[in-house]
Amino acid sequence: TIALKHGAHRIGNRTDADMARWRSLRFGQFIHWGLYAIPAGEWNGKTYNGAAEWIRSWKEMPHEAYDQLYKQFNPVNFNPQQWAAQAKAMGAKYMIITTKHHDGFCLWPSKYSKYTIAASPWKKDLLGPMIDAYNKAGIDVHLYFSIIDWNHPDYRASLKNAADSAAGKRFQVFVKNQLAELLQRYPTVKGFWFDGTWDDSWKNDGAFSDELEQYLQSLHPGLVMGSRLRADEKGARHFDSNGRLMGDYEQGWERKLPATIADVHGNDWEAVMTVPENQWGYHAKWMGHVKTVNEILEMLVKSVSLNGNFVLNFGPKADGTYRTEEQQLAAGIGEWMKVNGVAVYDGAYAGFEKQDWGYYIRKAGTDSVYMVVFNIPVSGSLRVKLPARTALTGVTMLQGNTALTPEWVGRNEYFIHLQNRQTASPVVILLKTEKGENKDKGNVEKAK
Ligand SMILES: COc1ccc([C@H]2[C@H](O)[C@H](O)[C@H](C)N2C)cc1
Repeated sequence: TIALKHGAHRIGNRTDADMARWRSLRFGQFIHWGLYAIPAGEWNGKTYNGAAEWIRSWKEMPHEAYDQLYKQFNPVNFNPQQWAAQAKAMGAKYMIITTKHHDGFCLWPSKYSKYTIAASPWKKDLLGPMIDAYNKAGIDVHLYFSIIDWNHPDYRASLKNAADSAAGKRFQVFVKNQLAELLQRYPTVKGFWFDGTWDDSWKNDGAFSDELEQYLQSLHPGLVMGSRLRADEKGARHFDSNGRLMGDYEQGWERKLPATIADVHGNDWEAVMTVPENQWGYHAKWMGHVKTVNEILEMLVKSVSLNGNFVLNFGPKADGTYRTEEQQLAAGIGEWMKVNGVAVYDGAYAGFEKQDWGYYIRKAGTDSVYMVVFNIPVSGSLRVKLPARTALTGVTMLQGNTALTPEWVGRNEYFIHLQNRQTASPVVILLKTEKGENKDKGNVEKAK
């Protein structure tokens, strides 16, 4: 291995209570809200095909025009209690809010910037009421913070000369001040979700990102921060130059999921997902495929089955309301989570051989394993192959709390025969197992 001063400081996952809590929550809500919701992907009658929150970088959007939008930001229909109620009904256990996206506009009245909500017609802090409402609903809040800041005069993508380096230093002080300010104003937050850390100016100062992470931990012990914050002294990101994960969880799964457990290398990880193909901020015209409830449920269940968290993104409108598609999605997901969320929360990789019908999720630290069935075979028979020396002692269909009698095929293999092959949503079956050889305990029919 290469001697690194600013690489990973820990091998393996964090085992403290704050990280165990983050891991147990499994399902989060991302919220991208800011000035970009005003143009909503359109300008002068033209439609921007990129991600709505990137519209300032669109050639058809004059920077001066975008930079005046804050004078119109007035979310008169903002209702944080309603937002939190919607997230609670959906079954989300944590929420990540954009405090400041790449455009540099702050949703809180930061004393380190003039480009904040205080300068808008709304004037008032948006983060405080949101954090309070979500915490009251029993939902943890994490703060998204973009290092890239298109508005700040001292932001440099790269440091080409002494003047750039001086500006870069001033900018680092600004970042440190804003982050400390956020922790001081909102002491109940559980973590930071950093973004915009790919420019050379950041990548080439691994020492600063390392010191910053340690500084934030010292201000707020237990803070959970993913792998996007840091670079090591050789410019490696997410994984240091020895291939070791930096930060508390792998944060690279953006609009994509690992395929197998091998892809996660034993690390904690989190996937963040958009409802349309690629829109985080509010876009008036969603183009391309819009994911359905069952598609989202499959991504959530697959993530948990591979030891990860899954975060679904919402993009509120400029007035503070949600579009119909997102309201309906939240309600539909919540419908299923009400009955089946027990299979998601505290869920972990089961260690069973993957089958085509869907995913296994182990209730962490127990002998209870849930089957979440998405693909019922035409036979209606679900093959279950247990690990060696694991006996099956009980099978219960969650819906209706119905006991099922599996067919024992011999050794550690069973079939679970479903009577009803028609279902509009994923079917959840609870398997009770115990150590020991499988033998005919009379709880199964003999193979015909
Ligand atoms: C260059 O490709 C990018 C850069 C940044 C992103 C940002 C999105 O604006 C959103 O905030 C997402 C979480 N983040 C990775 C997405 C793709």
